[in-house]
Parts: sequence; C-alpha cells; structure tokens
Amino acid sequence: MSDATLRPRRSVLYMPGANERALEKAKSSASIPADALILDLEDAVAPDAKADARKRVAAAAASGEYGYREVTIRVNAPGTAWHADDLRAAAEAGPDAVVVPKVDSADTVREVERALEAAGAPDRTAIWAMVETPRAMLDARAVAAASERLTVLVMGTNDLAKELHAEHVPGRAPLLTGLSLALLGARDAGKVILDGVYNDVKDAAGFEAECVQGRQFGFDGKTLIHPSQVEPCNRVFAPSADQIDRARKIIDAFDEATREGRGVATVDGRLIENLHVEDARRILALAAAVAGR
Ligand SMILES: CC(C)(COP(=O)(O)OP(=O)(O)OC[C@H]1O[C@@H](n2cnc3c(N)ncnc32)[C@H](O)[C@@H]1OP(=O)(O)O)[C@@H](O)C(=O)NCCC(=O)NCCSC(=O)C[C@H](O)C(=O)O
Ligand SMILES: [Mg+2]
Repeated sequence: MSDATLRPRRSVLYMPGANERALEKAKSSASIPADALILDLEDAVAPDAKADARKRVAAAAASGEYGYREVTIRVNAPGTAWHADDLRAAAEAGPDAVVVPKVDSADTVREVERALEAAGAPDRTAIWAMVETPRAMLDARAVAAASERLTVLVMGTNDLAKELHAEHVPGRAPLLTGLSLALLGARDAGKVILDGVYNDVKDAAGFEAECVQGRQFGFDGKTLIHPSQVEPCNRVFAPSADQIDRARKIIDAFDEATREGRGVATVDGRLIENLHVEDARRILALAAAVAGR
C-alpha cells in the first residue's frame, strides 16, 4: 500500500475558481472539512472569467493555507484555448495535483506530464485524470497506468451520461458498466479512484444512497459540489466502528491460527484467509489515517 493510496480521499469538493469568497472561506477546515479540494477552472467558470480565475486559483493553491486538505487545480481540457496557460499556471503554483478533464488516452496523460515538467512543476504535483467519455471507459487501464505521476482517476459522470445519451436515475443503472470498467482499470494499475458528483444538492437521502453505492463498488471517495455534502460523505466513506472491530478480530484470529500452524481461521462462523487479513489491514490503516484528521 503506497502513501498515495492510503491518504484519505473520502470527500473531494469542487470549488468554482471564480468565487473568491469561497476560496477564502475554505481555508478553514472547520468550515469545509473535505479531504481534498478541486479549485475549478473548467465547467464552473464562464469563458470571460477564465483568466482572472486562473490567477486567483494559482494564488490560492500556492498559499499553503488549506491545512491538511489536498489542494488541486482542475485545468480546462486538452484541446481548449485555455489548457496550455492553465497547465503553466498550475505548474508554477505547485498544487498537490492537477486535475485534467476529458482524458481518454495514455498519450494525453503523457502530453500533460511533459507540459507540466517543461513548465517546472515540482515532483509533488500529481496528475489526477478525469475519465468521462466512452473511450476513457474502454481504455481506463491504459490511462491509469500511463504515468507514475498519475495517482488518481476521477469519474466524470455528468459528461459520461451526456456522451452515452443516458438519463440520471436512482441507482445509476445506465452508468454501472462505465463505473465498473473505470474501477477495474484503476485497481489493475494500483491507482485511487473517486466517484462522480451528485447534482441535486437538496436531496440528502438520494446523495447518501449514492455515497453508499460508490463505497460498495469500491470507490475511495466521492467528488462533491456543495459544502453540505462533505460531512455525510466523510461518514459513509470512513471505516465504521463495526468494520474496525471486525478487522481487528480477523487479524487476531489469523495470528492465532498461524501460531497454531493453521492457514485458515473463522470469525463469527466465517472463513478467514490471508486475503481477508490484507483487507483488514487496509481498513485499519485507513481508519488510523482518518483519525489523524
Ligand atoms: C450548486 C451551486 C451553484 C449552489 O450554489 P448556491 O445556491 O450559492 O448554494 P448555497 O446558497 O447553498 O451556498 C451556501 C454557501 O456555500 C458556498 N458554496 C456553495 N457551493 C460551494 C462550493 N462548491 N465550494 C465552496 N463553497 C461553496 C456558497 O458560496 C455560500 O457561501 P456564503 O455566501 O459565504 O454563505 C454551488 O454549490 C456550486 O457552484 N457548486 C460547484 C459547482 C461546480 O463546481 N461544478 C463543476 C464541478 S462538477 C463537474 O464538473 C462534474 C464532472 O466534470 C462531470 O462531468 O461529471
Ligand atoms: Mg465533466
């Protein structure tokens, strides 16, 4: 388990890069206790506000005033008029990551990596690739494995639904194949993967149900659009007291079995093998990292 994989990324909030007041307020983790922030230059910023937002977001990311939260910058997509300037500004600001929308090939990842390096991006600045097109779903593994600098895949479920001509429905049946393909690609490449956004900020029950679904699928966390979504998301994606208790029991039972020369054990009547122990250790490590917040 690498540090990049272990770091809690339960809740990752998009913040419009043109909203100076929000960028300022978010410096207090008490006001926005998200694990990570995406300072957005793409969808949330109108074309004539892009240049100002770029300066504002770069200054915010370089400020070092967001405490434990990871600070990332979402640039405009490759092929747009703003992409190259956004990448240069992000490279100079040195955020934790540059979030690149509409990545659908390994070549795009490598071009972004070359541009960041040419602009002097520090080694600490990772690439988070948004996968949000049919091509990206089909090539998710190649995208995820394209570079060591790429540490996280981010689902773009709004763009994916648009490209598929799909409807947003409870349970997300039209998107499940894409979600699964992206997860398979990310996990095979050993990368973190974040679920897409839930658009109805007033629907707390629907939001929580989608968080639970994302966690059950295996996502590490969820991207968010409103501060009210942070707390429920943190709760759903953190290991629960029951999970922690069970993880400890699994490790203890397996240790005892090993001491007695057995390769398997049972906990509450269920078979425990080494693979369950590995998962239990991951849960305890994540719980410890969350408790450190
Ligand atoms: C969805 C919103 C437009 C709602 O805004 P608003 O009506 O202003 O909400 P509130 O009045 O409830 O706001 C209360 C205060 O909270 C601040 N606020 C709101 N949203 C955020 C935020 N995301 N980050 C930080 N702070 C926020 C307001 O400024 C209010 O503060 P104050 O005035 O001081 O009381 C709005 O929430 C919003 O713009 N959300 C972000 C939208 C966004 O970023 N969209 C792009 C990302 S999603 C995407 O692109 C998906 C992906 O690409 C895909 O394809 O799926
Ligand atoms: Mg999108």
